[in-house]
Amino acid sequence: MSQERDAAESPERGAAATLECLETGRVFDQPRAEAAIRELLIAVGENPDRPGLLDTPARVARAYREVFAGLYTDPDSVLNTTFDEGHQELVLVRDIPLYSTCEHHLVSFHGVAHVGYIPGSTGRVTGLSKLARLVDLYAKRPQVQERLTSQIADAMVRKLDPRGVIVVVEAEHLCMAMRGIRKPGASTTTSAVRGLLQSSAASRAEALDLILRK
Ligand SMILES: Nc1nc2c(ncn2[C@@H]2O[C@H](COP(=O)(O)OP(=O)(O)OP(=O)(O)O)[C@@H](O)[C@H]2O)c(=O)[nH]1
Ligand SMILES: [Zn+2]
Repeated sequence: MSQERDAAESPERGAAATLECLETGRVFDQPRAEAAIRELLIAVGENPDRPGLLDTPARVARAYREVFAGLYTDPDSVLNTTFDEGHQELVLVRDIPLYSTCEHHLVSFHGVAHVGYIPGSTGRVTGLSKLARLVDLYAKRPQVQERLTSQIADAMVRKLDPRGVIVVVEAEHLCMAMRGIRKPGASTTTSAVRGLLQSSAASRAEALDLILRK
């Protein structure tokens, strides 16, 4: 396990490590995050010095470090375990649980991802857990569902050189449920298809049939 992934998944050990955002080069700053949460509590009219809230800034900062752990890990390091299986048909992992954070409101959207690919001509496949790790990594960033979906698909294209990729994400956005338009239960489906699964209607229909079969 790489040090950066180790740190992101384990808040205790992460305290000693430097977590650097791959996009901005900025490091996770626990004191700054704590100060911001304390300031937010004051801004909403709360008293951050009352006993129930005393530990909240540090706790929330640690929680954000965990929720945004995907900012600090290179997605291309995830799909590095591959096997020569000579498998040339669809590989599909369905119903991968997903918790992400809407970048507009910083509240959760959650649901499932279905991730499938047709291996390249060598039939080289990746470990199944690595597909779930890839979903997790991109989910643990400030996101919009469309970008999350296509980022997963594009990382698979980059690393696996597959003949086709399909990613479908089904999620409920709490920003549409607990506030605003208040439509709990409304579900958003996004898809990203690449290669043969885009160009061949028959291949895509077969994959979608397997994905949507309950
Ligand atoms: N396309 C897309 N929109 C999203 C996603 N997550 C949240 N949104 C939307 O982002 C939009 C932000 O709209 P704004 O008008 O700037 O924000 P707002 O005033 O809080 O909007 P309401 O949620 O309608 O109250 C809202 O329509 C959200 O539903 C996402 O993953 N994809
Ligand atoms: Zn939102």
